[in-house]
Amino acid sequence: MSDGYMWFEGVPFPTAGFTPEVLREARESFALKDEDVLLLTYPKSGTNWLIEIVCLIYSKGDPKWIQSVPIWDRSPWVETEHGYNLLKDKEGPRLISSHLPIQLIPKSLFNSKAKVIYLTRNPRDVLMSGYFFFGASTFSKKPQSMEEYFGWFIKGNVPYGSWFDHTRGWMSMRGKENFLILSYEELKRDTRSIVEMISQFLGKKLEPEELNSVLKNSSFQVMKENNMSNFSLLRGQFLDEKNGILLRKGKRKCSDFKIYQNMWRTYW
Ligand SMILES: Nc1ncnc2c1ncn2[C@@H]1O[C@H](COP(=O)(O)O)[C@@H](OP(=O)(O)O)[C@H]1O
Ligand SMILES: CCc1ccc(OS(=O)(=O)O)cc1
Repeated sequence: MSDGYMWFEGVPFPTAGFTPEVLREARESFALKDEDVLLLTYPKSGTNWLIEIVCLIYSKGDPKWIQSVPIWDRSPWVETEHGYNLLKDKEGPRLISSHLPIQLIPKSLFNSKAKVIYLTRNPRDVLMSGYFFFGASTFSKKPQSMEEYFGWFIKGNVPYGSWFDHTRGWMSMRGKENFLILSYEELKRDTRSIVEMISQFLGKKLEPEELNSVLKNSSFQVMKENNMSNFSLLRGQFLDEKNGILLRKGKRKCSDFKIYQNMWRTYW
């Protein structure tokens, strides 16, 4: 009997939008080019913030692109049916997103000079963000409570598997010339410096006014209002009309601490 996931090589994926055939073909046959940029994260680590920043760096701060094309088409997901089909015939340098753990990523990555940014986030906030997001989605298993979701998270029975394995796997690439490893927390603390670091890593020098525009247009408030980036286009079909929110709050809420307290009480 199905447990609400499509399992591929020991990793759980949602049952819609993912197939073993695409996952296998992506790993075995997808050819990364040296000029591609790969944005890697475990789900709920600030993926879409990073994508927005990189898109704005590529457009030199001009918001036209981010205001007119859905975020999943600007930097498609190599592991989804939709993303894979968009990417495989695309010419020129590509922005590519992925939540895949290292063992499932296209093998061609390891022989290419494609630039890779891996964004990490502390597991406590990833857990909380995932609890609300997947709880409001139609494509993933819905937890009945935070305690239940915590149990799944610790075992890796959540979309894309274990945070611990994912992070350990990708952190092993630390120090490679074409890898930039960042955290959500440092991006939040010193956004300007980290955005400058990203643009330097990508070889895209920004003039001061261009940098200001990247910062403004990727800010929490502006992204929250951008229908091409805030997942409002997914409401109804993939996300709850009311609770299906990508940009939940951008900082911890007092009520989150209550949930943590109850969770710790249950487990310890
Ligand atoms: N521009 C931005 N600035 C700060 N945080 C952002 C952001 N855009 C998205 N986020 C946060 O990134 C998390 C979603 O990550 P992902 O894109 O990987 O799904 C959400 O965290 P919270 O749920 O803790 O609010 C969301 O609020
Ligand atoms: C399970 C598939 C899926 C879909 C959307 C997600 O959100 S995000 O990319 O992390 O913002 C995560 C996983």
